[in-house]
Amino acid sequence: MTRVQLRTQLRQARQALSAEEQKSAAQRVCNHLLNLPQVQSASTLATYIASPSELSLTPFIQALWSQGKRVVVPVVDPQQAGLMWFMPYQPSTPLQTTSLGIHEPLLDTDKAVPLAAIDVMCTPLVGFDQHGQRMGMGGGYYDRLLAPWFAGEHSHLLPIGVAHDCQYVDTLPSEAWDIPLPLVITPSKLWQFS
Ligand SMILES: Nc1nc2c(c(=O)[nH]1)N(C=O)[C@@H](CNc1ccc(C(=O)N[C@@H](CCC(=O)O)C(=O)O)cc1)CN2
Ligand SMILES: Nc1ncnc2c1ncn2[C@@H]1O[C@H](COP(=O)(O)OP(=O)(O)OP(=O)(O)O)[C@@H](O)[C@H]1O
Repeated sequence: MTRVQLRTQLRQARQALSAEEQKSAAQRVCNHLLNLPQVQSASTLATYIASPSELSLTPFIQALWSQGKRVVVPVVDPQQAGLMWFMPYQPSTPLQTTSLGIHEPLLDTDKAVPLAAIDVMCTPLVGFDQHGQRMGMGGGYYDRLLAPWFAGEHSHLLPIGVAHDCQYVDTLPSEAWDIPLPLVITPSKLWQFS
């Protein structure tokens, strides 16, 4: 199966989940995340605003807000292809909807939060495998962003893949630029990769 076919198949598996399954998955992943020592000690956490079939981080984000932590979410740069920023996200933050149906805050690069200030980064994904390799929506945004981290910079940063159980496959076709994740959390399991 090609990368494109696999992406389509995994997205369909995710779309087949019922609203109830989505809700319980979001709650279980939220509980796993809140129990992680690295999350408990984090001050700034990058999350994402889920599209309808993605695993929702809403319960997690609300818990972080109530704990007074700083939450930031990705905003794609409309001018520079492949570049993504992280903007502060609060209950009052106005959102816009991109052409792909993703909700994001307005981009204001002066107020963007640098990678160096982010302690935990929850990444959306379409698929992940036994080695922690991830497949995203195909933009390469997280691969580009995490390349310096993989090379040893920002070693305080913990990237965490967040997914439904049905997004696991034994082996993903990997490309030279793919950055493997150290940890993936699904409703039923914490997957640790060394
Ligand atoms: N909820 C959520 N927010 C997110 C992501 C995500 O996966 N989920 N992203 C995760 O990265 C970033 C946005 N990802 C994007 C990925 C692809 C394209 C895009 O333009 N895709 C083209 C085709 C690309 C290709 O196939 O080569 C398109 O669909 O027309 C845009 C944004 C940031 N925010
Ligand atoms: N570090 C990088 N530098 C330059 N280009 C990159 C880098 N990483 C990925 N790309 C480009 O991004 C494109 C998409 O990559 P890929 O299909 O692996 O994205 P993805 O992991 O599914 O998406 P995302 O990371 O946004 O969730 C590829 O065509 C690749 O050339």
